Amino acid sequence: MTLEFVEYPDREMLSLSLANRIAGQLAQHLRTNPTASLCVPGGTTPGPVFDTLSGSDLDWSQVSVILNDERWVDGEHVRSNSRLLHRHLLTGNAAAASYIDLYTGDARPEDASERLSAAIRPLLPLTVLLLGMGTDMHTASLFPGSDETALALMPDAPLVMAVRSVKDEPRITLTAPALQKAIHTHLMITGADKRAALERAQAMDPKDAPIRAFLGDITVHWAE
Ligand SMILES: O=C1O[C@H](COP(=O)(O)O)[C@@H](O)[C@H](O)[C@H]1O
Repeated sequence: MTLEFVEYPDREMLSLSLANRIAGQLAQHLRTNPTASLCVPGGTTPGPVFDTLSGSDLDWSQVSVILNDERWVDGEHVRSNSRLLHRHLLTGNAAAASYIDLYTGDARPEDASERLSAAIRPLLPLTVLLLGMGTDMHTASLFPGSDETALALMPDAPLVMAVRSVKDEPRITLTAPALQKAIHTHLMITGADKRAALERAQAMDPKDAPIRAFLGDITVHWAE
């Protein structure tokens, strides 16, 4: 188990380098496999990585893209992670990728989780997993201290679970069994607060610091 920490001089360098690394790993995988899968975070941080990645010259028609997690809102809603993806990743060359939308339009995320688990199973192990993290050490929609997170981190958890223990809208998230066995795992964080949070997380229980569950073989990309 190796945690590689890469520090960049600025966020632009981080975004360019990480996008190139992800594109290289997908392309290398496609040399010996017919398909590849890419699982990415939403939130405020990864947009610039997506902008570069979307222009990468690889056979996107063989790549399935999926989010780590989604807020249970329509795809045009300002809080939708899909909205970010459609604007920054699933455009240019990457528009040819297959996109598995975690927001199904069902009234409740619970109504969709079994169907989504079945749709995700053929994509495993994920070829490339990019994670984000909040300053509270949550990743995907696995939030510290909740019973839902404890369940989602169990080895026999369903691949996808509804999340209710958040103050805004309900969510849906991939769980540990879906996220933990990726071939390549990256974490992108920016700012001193998140770096300090990641350092704290390394000595904590994953239930209280969910990112800790994914700090096995991982490359952490950080810039101020
Ligand atoms: O709510 C979410 O937060 C995390 C971190 O987001 P950021 O805005 O601090 O970059 C993100 O990884 C996750 O996908 C998202 O739904």
